[in-house]
Parts: sequence; C-alpha cells; structure tokens
Amino acid sequence: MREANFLKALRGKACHPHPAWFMRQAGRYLPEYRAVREKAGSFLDLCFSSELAAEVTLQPIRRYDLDAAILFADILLMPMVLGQDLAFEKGEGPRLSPALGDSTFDPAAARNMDIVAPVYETVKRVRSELAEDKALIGFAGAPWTVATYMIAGRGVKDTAALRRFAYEQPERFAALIAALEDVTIDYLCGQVEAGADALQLFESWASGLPADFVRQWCLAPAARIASAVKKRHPEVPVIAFPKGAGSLYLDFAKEPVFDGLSLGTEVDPHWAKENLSAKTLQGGLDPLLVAAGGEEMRSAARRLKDTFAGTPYIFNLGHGFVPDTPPENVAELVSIIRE
Ligand SMILES: Cc1c2[nH]c(c1CCC(=O)O)Cc1[nH]c(c(CCC(=O)O)c1C)Cc1[nH]c(c(CCC(=O)O)c1C)Cc1[nH]c(c(C)c1CCC(=O)O)C2
Repeated sequence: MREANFLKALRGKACHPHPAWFMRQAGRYLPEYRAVREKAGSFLDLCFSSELAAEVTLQPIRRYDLDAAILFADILLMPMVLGQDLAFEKGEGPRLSPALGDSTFDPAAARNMDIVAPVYETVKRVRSELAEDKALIGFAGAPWTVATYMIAGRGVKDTAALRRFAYEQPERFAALIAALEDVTIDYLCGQVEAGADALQLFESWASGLPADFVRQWCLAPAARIASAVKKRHPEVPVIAFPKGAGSLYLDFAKEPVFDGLSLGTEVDPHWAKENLSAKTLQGGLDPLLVAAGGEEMRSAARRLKDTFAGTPYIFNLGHGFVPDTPPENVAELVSIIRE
C-alpha cells in the first residue's frame, strides 16, 4: 500500500514537492461542478446525494491530480442533526430556523444522526474510487463556528451579537457547545469508519475574540472532539483550522491531539515556521491571488514553497477559493507547486 504524501506530511515527514489540496476545491469555480449542481437541484440535495456528492468530490482530483480529496458536504449539517431546518437561498447564504438567539429551541432535545447517513455513503464511494496514493479528508465545523450560525440563524459579519448571547445566556450556550461536541464526535467517527483518512476541523470564526474565550470555546471543544475520535481511531490525523486566531495559534500548536494546523491568509508564514513547527503546517496562500492570477500569484506561491522547503508543509490556501476563480489559474498554481 502506497501511503499518500499528504498523510506522510501529517505524520511529520517533509515531502518534495509539498503535497497539495485546496479549500473549496470542489465548488462553483469549476464548470463540471456547476453542471452536477444543476442536475442535483439544491446545494443540500447535492450534499445528500451520495452518487453526485462523490462525483464532485473527485472532480478536482481528476482535473488537477491533487494529493487529497475533501469530502463534499457542509459544516451546517450538524445543526440539522440537532433539529434546525437548513435552507440556502440564492445569493443569500444559509438560513437556519428556528434561530437560537430568538427562540427557546433546545438543541439537545431532538437529535437525529440518521440525517447524515448519506454522507458516510459518499465517503465509501469516494474512497473506493480514489487511488491509494491519494488521501480522503473528512471534516466538520468546530462547535463555536457552527454555533454562530445556529444562534444567528444565518451567516454574520462579526460575532458581537453571538458573544453577547454567550455572556447573557451562559447555560444555554454551554449546552449548545456540548451538544455540538457530542454529535460532531459521532459524525467524524462515522466518516473515519466509512474510509476517511484524515480529518479537518474548521473554526472559521476564531477572529476578534477574547483570548480566554478562544481557549474555552474554540480550542478546548476542538481538542475534546479530536481526543474522543482518536480514542476510537488512534491512527487518524486531525488538522485544526482556527482561522483568525492570531497569537493564539501558539496555544493550538501546544495541544498534543492536533497533528496539523492550517494557516489563515493573515498568518505570517515566517512567524508560523519559527513558532508553530511542533505541528505540520498547511495553507496560507491568499485565495484572491488565485482569482487574480499572473505574476503576483506565481511569486507568492514560490515564496510560500521556499519558506517551508524541507518541512512537512502541505500547500493550501488561507481560506476557500472564491467562485469566480479561473480554473486555469488553479492549473498554473499546481504546476508551480510541482516545479
Ligand atoms: C463556514 C463554512 C460553511 N461551510 C464550510 C465552512 C468552513 C470553511 C469556511 O470558512 O469557508 C465548509 C465547507 N463547505 C463546503 C465544503 C466541501 C469541500 C470543499 O471545500 O471543496 C466544505 C469543507 C461546500 C460548500 N458549501 C457551500 C458551497 C456553495 C454552494 C453552492 O453550490 O451554491 C459549497 C461548494 C455553501 C455554504 N456553506 C457555508 C456557507 C456560509 C455557505 C454559503 C456561502 C457560499 O455560497 O459560498 C458554511
């Protein structure tokens, strides 16, 4: 069995060239994704159709020969498991109802894990079609990030109202985070049992928070989830992505249960290399450089490669591709990574 370079890097081995995958590698910038998405109907229909979700998971691997596929699903499936209705309205982003912030909705009352059974089927299908030297990444949202959507009932521009909810209703907030931890542990174990080779926890909203809040409500829940999953599956590597955590990345780097740390666009790669090298590092390239393309993209990608040369770095972005990214820019980026 040939182990994927992506997994070797997560176990601490420097690879040349750096293994690469991209956040939102399956998505609207790809014409073949848009075609399948149209056939599926809604975005959620696509997430719950194992056959079509497996197809879009594999599309970027076929087109760019990347080192890892990421399961096609969404972090907002966990609120559905906890009993909220989810809808994506065109151009408006996600809507979750009832929103916790303005209802008495109890997230511990009506749990239904059966909703995500099709996702495990997607994992099985993808793993059976993927070459053995390619890895399949499973994922979930970290509890705080998922909670932000559950409390507001939609995406927000900042977390002011959500922190206020946490401070004004601490018991409800703690119960929400605990309920999310519970279902996320089950969900990630289900993905591993179906064939996921590694896991990533997306904490997209670690920015703008007090340090103690990050330690208590971002780091600790993510670490408890990773430990519980590793208790059942000791071999599975886990990457944390505390986007916008700033100097608190240092705390994540000290947490033994994480194997990798994904860097947001704002993290200085040199600082990361000096200070976070206890972990395999991943990411950091501004996705807008790939939307723009040209010399700015080429030179930034080469600098990132050079900074992490000789370390177990995994090439990726600091956040997901934007929908109007030209696919040919992605092809050029991949050829630079492989130079
Ligand atoms: C916050 C968050 C979400 N979802 C996710 C996050 C964490 C990462 C981040 O910060 O971006 C994670 C996610 N969402 C999706 C994936 C699949 C794998 C991949 O990255 O290719 C992953 C890993 C598909 C998706 N999830 C979504 C799309 C676009 C859906 C479409 O086809 O219209 C995709 C491909 C929808 C989504 N999903 C979410 C929002 C706010 C939206 C709407 C915004 C938008 O339209 O871009 C929640």
